[in-house]
Amino acid sequence: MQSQSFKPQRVSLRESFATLKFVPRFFTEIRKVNPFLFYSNLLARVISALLPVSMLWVGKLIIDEIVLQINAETHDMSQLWLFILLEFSLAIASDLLSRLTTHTDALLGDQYSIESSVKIIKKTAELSLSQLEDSEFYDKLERARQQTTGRVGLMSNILTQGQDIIVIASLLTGVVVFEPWLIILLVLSIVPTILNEIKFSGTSYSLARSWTQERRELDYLRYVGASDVTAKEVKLFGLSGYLADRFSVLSQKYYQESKKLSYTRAVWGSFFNIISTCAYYGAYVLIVFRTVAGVLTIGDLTFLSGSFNRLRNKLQGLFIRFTAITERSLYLQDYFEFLDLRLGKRPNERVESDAEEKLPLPENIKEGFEFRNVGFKYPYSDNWVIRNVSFHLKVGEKLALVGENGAGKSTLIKLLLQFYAPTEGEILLDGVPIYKFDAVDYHDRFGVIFQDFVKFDLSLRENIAVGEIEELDNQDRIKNAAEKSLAEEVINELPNGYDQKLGRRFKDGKDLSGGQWQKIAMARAYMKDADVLILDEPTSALDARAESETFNRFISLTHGKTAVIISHRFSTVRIADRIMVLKGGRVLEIGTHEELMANEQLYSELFNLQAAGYQ
Ligand SMILES: Nc1ncnc2c1ncn2[C@@H]1O[C@H](COP(=O)(O)OP(=O)(O)OP(=O)(O)O)[C@@H](O)[C@H]1O
Repeated sequence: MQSQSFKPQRVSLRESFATLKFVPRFFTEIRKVNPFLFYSNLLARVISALLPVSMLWVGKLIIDEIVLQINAETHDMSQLWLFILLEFSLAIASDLLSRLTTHTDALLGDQYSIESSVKIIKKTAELSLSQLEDSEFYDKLERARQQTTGRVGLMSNILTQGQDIIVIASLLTGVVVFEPWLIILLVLSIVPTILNEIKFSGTSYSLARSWTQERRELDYLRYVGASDVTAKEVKLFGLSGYLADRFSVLSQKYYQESKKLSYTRAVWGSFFNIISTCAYYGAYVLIVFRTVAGVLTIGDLTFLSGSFNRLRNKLQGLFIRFTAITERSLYLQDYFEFLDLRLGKRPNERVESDAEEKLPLPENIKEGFEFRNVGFKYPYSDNWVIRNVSFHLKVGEKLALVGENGAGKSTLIKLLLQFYAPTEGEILLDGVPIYKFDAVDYHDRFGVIFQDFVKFDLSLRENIAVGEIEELDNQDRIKNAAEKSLAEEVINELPNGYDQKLGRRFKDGKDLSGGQWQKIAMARAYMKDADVLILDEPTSALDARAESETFNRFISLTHGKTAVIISHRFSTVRIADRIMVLKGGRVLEIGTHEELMANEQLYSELFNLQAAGYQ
């Protein structure tokens, strides 16, 4: 379990300011989302900002007028009614504007979260597999993804900050006109808040940030401990106690850190607030004395004490919000840094220049693929998973890959698909290194079924159409693919046919057996008119008869197409044109079934072993 200390590191004030550098870009994005809403929001806020001082001023006029009327011999109420009507109108305007701001904030926030979530999904697709497998990158993605609400909050925080600065400027003007010395007390009353904020600025964010790894583990434990996918094994192995303990030990550590921080913050906060309140009442007493002495009117007294109180609150709010803004801007930094990630070079990874001009793919592949002395180490690993691999995959050839678990078969496929670049050697397509082709165009030529293909909790139709999603509405094509892969049999048994929701995540979803899922996955390969088909153990869950039927069909239906098939079943493998046997990442043998049998090495040994098992 975790042994490191979880002490948060402090984020300095300079660092806090530095995070604000992303704010202009943030607002440019928000404005672009909906310029009309954005400018309406700004206008509403500017007008709202001028209302507090106006209302206090009209309040002062009302009181002075009342005092005047009390002392007058004949009462003329017309002026008073006018002031009251004005105050009433200002109050209504203030309410309407504040509702308009909240409303436009919410709309802008929603639109912006949609936009930023879409950006994150698109960006994730652009990144290399090695980046996604790297925990540091993954954390960035996690933070960028999780903080959508934080970014929306940040938007209103910054806008409110701007609004409050206008309110403060207008109130200050009023106070300075009457009693400039009040400013000294005002400063005294807010200094404690500033000190408090400086003391704690950034700490809570850095606690959350330094805990990213642990929070990920907590999320994972919560998922493993309470999910339908894991329920069987958790029950059977009696894991729930272990998982719950592990969860609570880790979360208790976080809770303790957080509690300590929150306690210290509360104690210091109360202390500073007492000082601040003393300064406020000092000012109040002074205003009262000046009024009793006849220097100020009663209206002035209400205006000044009201202004002073608001100023203090607004100024305190300004500093507290500043901390919140800088904290949340750090999240913004995570988001923009994620969006700005480039296809990066990781240790051991030879990333061929992505800036280089890409070549168009040949219309028809002529010679096929060639692995030339290819070697590969996974990023952050010193082990050669593939070494000295050289072979030619000819056009129209069906090549089977055979080898024990961990021999490097799937890795070879990942290299062929440009998911990783070889650490040494090169892979050529018709004599051109494959990295010279644009990855998207290149992938377009492949139809691939991975060993761990995704079982989408979507409709059956979509589950097949993902092989060529542009053809989602092409029922003939989907049906044709399902017939070829024998998935049609599965579909006929489902109550809703092609519209059947699969998986158990959603209402009315139906789960399929492993073999049924594999038939659906195979249909994806038939959806696309790909040049090269790759099947990584696509039939491991099928029964022997279904497997043999699937493969015979595959061979005849894809006549003339290049294919690589990984399988542990030799009855399947022998149908291939050639078989390549991998051992410890190296090519041990390559040839036809007959050649390899005559070779009397690993292939013939394993073949005979399996054949004996079936007897
Ligand atoms: N993403 C990864 N990062 C680091 N090492 C990896 C990664 N994926 C696979 N490996 C390692 O590479 C080696 C080859 O794995 P690979 O998946 O290519 O084997 P395989 O022949 O397809 O095995 P199987 O028959 O079990 O599917 C294994 O030792 C594995 O631990």
